[in-house]
This record gives sequence, C-alpha cells and structure tokens, in this order.
Amino acid sequence: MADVVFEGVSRRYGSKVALDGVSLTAPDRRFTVLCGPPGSGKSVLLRMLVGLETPDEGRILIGGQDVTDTPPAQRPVGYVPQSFALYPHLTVRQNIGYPLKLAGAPAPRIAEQVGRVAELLSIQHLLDKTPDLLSGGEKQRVAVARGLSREARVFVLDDPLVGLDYKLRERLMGDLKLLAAELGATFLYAASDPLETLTMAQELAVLERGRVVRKGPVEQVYAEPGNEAAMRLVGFPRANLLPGRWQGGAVEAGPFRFPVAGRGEGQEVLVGLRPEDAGAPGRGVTAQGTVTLVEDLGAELVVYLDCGGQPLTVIRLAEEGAPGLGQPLAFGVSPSDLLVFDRRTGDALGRGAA
Ligand SMILES: Nc1ncnc2c1ncn2[C@@H]1O[C@H](COP(=O)(O)OP(=O)(O)OP(=O)(O)O)[C@@H](O)[C@H]1O
Repeated sequence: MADVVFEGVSRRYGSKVALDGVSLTAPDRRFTVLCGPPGSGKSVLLRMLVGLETPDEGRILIGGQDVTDTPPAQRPVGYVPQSFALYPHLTVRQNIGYPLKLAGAPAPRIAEQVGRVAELLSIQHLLDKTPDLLSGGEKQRVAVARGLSREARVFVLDDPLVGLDYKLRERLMGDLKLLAAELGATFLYAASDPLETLTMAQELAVLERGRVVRKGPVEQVYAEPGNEAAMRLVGFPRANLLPGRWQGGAVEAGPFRFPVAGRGEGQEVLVGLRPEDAGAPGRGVTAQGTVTLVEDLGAELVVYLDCGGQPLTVIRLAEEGAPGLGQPLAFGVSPSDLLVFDRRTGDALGRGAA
C-alpha cells in the first residue's frame, strides 16, 4: 500500500502563508490531480512530498510510514519538477539513469530501467543523443522519463506539460495515463489547465490560497462542486459564474431569474452554469443572448454570448450549424444545473428548484 497522507501540513515564507493546514489523502494506485490558481500551493505541497521542503507543522506519510524527516533520496518517490533542466553534457540515456545512479543502483539495473521507461515513452531512438539535438517535446519526454526511472511507489509530476502546444500535450496526456496504469503506482500531479485536470484526474484536490477547498473522485467534484472555486477550476470550457442576488425566494443573475431551494435570502450570490448544461430553448429556465464569437472544437462549438452586458458561454453541437455573429441565440437550462454560491465565502448555497 502506498497511500500518501498529508496531515495538517502548513508552511510559511516570512509572513506569506503558502500552505495552511492541508489534510489530504492520495489513495494507493490512484491518479490524484492537484488543481488551483497560480500560487495556491500546489508546488510547495508536492515538493514537501519529494522532501525538498519541510513543513512548519504537520506530517507526511507514505504507506503508513512517517517520512516527514526522511531525506529525499530515501523516499520511495519519483519526481518530474515543473521546470526541468537536462544535463547538457550527458546523453539522454545518462540523463534518464541519473536519479538511479544517485540512489546507488548497479549499472545493469540502471540500463534495464532506462530501457524500460524509454520504451514506455517511445524515446528509444533518442537515447544516444545529447539534449541540444532534441525538440521541446522530446526534451519534455526525457524529463518525464527521468522522473519515472526510479523504482518508486509514488510519482510526483508538477505541471509537466506546461508550455507545450495543444497537440503535443494531448498526446503526452494519453501516454501518461497509460503509463500510470502500467506502473501501478500512486500518482500526484499538479495541473494548471482545466482540460488537463479533467482528462488526467481520478481523484481531485482543489487548492486555493494554501487550503484544500474540495477533494474527492473527479466525477463527484464535477457533479457537486460544493464551492465556487471547484466550479471555476474543474470543467472545460470554464463554467460561467454570474453575479446575482437572492431575493423574494428567487435568484436573479444575468439573464436568469429562477426559484431556489435553500437558505440565502437577501444574499449576494454567484450563479454557476456549465456551458455544456445549456441546451435547446423551451426547457426549464430560458434565456437569450447575442452571439459575439464562435469557437470550433470539431464536434462541438463554443458559443460566446452577450446577455444584456453579461458575457456567457454555451456549447452547441456542430451539426446544429454555427450561429451567425451578432444574431440572437436562445437557450434553456434545467433549474438544477444552476448552482448558487455565496459570493463572499464561495460556499454552495443551493440549486435552482423546478
Ligand atoms: N521558496 C519560496 N520563498 C518564498 N515564497 C515561496 C517560496 N516557494 C513558494 N512560495 C510562495 O508560496 C505560494 C505557493 O506557491 P506554489 O509554487 O506552491 O504555487 P503553485 O500553486 O504551484 O503555483 P503555480 O501554478 O504558479 O506553479 C506562492 O505565494 C509562492 O510565492
């Protein structure tokens, strides 16, 4: 078993609180994604697991063993850092084998492991080259291979695909998922991109300002965000969040006015609506906007609307045809897809009632 457990972990840098009492379990052999805006503490948390940072308070356990004070080389953790540097004077083979060499592995064992990860990442043909001969995407693959070369029970990847173009990222995401399944280890992965978050995660932890504001299986967090930050960060395209007010038993926000169940009378709220939950007009709550931009995703179109000054994004199937710019577009929303959050605290208050 290699559950990773953070127990009440805090870290300050001077007066800046980077992590504030984080408690989180990354279950054994599951792929856990940490998502959150820049500066929310993802890297610091991962660097603590690797052993490059020490918590001011709290403990870190791997497979039930306290590793809080264990030196990095003695932790069963492989690491792909956010900004990687390959050694320019070493070949790809030597770069990938470097962490194993540091850990004192014998040469035949290193050769075997390097061959294995190179095959998993389809970079066998690059093994004898030096980094200056590689493209950006190839370098990234080598960095990932180096992080995965250790025989570890836990792998930590800190936003490893950042900066790559869309096509390359998509391919590497697929490869990494397969790889994770094949290695059968526990993965922790920081992602700053919502598509990457959704594609990679089995388990999810949403961080904001050094705290975990939501955690759980990805499907559960998506269906019940429970918090405005989780709604904003988990979903692609990003969810709409409209400022509004709860008054007289109904919420009014942008083009919507709908009855709600719950307690929040008189409150300033944010109404969350996922673009994919806006459907054909005629059902539930209907609204209309003017088309300002259409983005083609292939089978789907992302349609940007202006609803009386309130921007709103909806999804349309491409087979329905692209709406014209400047044209009106009506749409319908099931009341239960309108999620209401407290604008001050971000906490969920309720949903639209039928
Ligand atoms: N060595 C350090 N010295 C001072 N402050 C630091 C240090 N490392 C991190 N911080 C601060 O801690 C906070 C959390 O940083 P962290 O790098 O973990 O964020 P992140 O969520 O990984 O962001 P990004 O997505 O930009 O990588 C930030 O405010 C950052 O400035």
